[in-house]
Amino acid sequence: MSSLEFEGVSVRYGKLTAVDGVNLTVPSGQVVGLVGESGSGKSTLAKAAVGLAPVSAGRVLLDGVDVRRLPRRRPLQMVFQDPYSSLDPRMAIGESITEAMPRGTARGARRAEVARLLELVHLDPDRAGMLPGQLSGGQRQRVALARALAGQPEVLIADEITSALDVSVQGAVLNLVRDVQRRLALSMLFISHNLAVVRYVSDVVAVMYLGRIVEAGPAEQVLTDPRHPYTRDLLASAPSAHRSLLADTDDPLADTEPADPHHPPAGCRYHPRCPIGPLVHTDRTLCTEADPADDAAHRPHRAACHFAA
Ligand SMILES: Nc1ncnc2c1ncn2[C@@H]1O[C@H](COP(=O)(O)OP(=O)(O)OP(=O)(O)O)[C@@H](O)[C@H]1O
Repeated sequence: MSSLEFEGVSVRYGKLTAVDGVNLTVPSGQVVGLVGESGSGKSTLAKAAVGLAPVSAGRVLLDGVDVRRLPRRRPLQMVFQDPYSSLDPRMAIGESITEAMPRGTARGARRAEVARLLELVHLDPDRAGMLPGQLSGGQRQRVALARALAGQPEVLIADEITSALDVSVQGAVLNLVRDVQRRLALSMLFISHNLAVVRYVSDVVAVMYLGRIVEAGPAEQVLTDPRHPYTRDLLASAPSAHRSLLADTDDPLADTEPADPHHPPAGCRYHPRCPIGPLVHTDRTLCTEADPADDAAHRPHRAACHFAA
């Protein structure tokens, strides 16, 4: 078991700051769910951990060790939305899994290890010779998970792993990932825009907006008693059985201009869309001019808002 820590991590793509000074810890053996609208920087933060996005400031630490010092970053494994991004379509799935095993895995042990991993993700080991294209989407995602597990990870990063799948198999893949995480006591960063899915798997929930973590804390607290107005709007915008499909005026995020990451507003980044500033004080200069810091005193449930509930 290992903890993963983002310490003031920023990622810049030219003039765009996709991730801006993020502090976030994935405690050992726990699941941290990362939510936020499209473009908020969730995938980029995850990629920064595995070396697929350039870290321009800060550090990512695995048990206190800078991940840049780890050979191949094997203890950190990522599963993506589209399994094809980690599976070579021309390579038998057994070979793909073998390729991800730590160097030095004895030749004779590899076949048995492939069978063990396929069984772990509930696939018949007899399928090891098949190509990804011969499998269903859900089965391919299981293979991608087996390949990630072949690296014997301590931390698993799951980026929208069920969103491209048929609704009928999403639940099974989700249950499998949760089961494997518990059984192997993995630490997991779980990214999803689906709040119901995040609630189901997470111990901790972190909310991202325009490259920043605006709120983080124990999952139940964040999802039932949010402190940041953005989290409240995100929860109110989530599809729910209670909201009529016709009453889309109840969706606070749909009624405001989406944020433009190329031109983040001054002060609090959420102020142009925020409903609470005008309510709690007539003079909004605090929100329009001052960038709110995390209220560290409120840990473990922190929020970056001048008027956090
Ligand atoms: N390789 C890249 N080069 C340039 N800009 C990028 C790159 N990757 C991401 N971005 C930009 O960084 C910002 C954050 O993107 P990111 O994919 O991390 O967001 P996200 O929250 O994961 O959204 P989604 O759910 O849509 O994937 C976006 O404005 C995106 O256009």
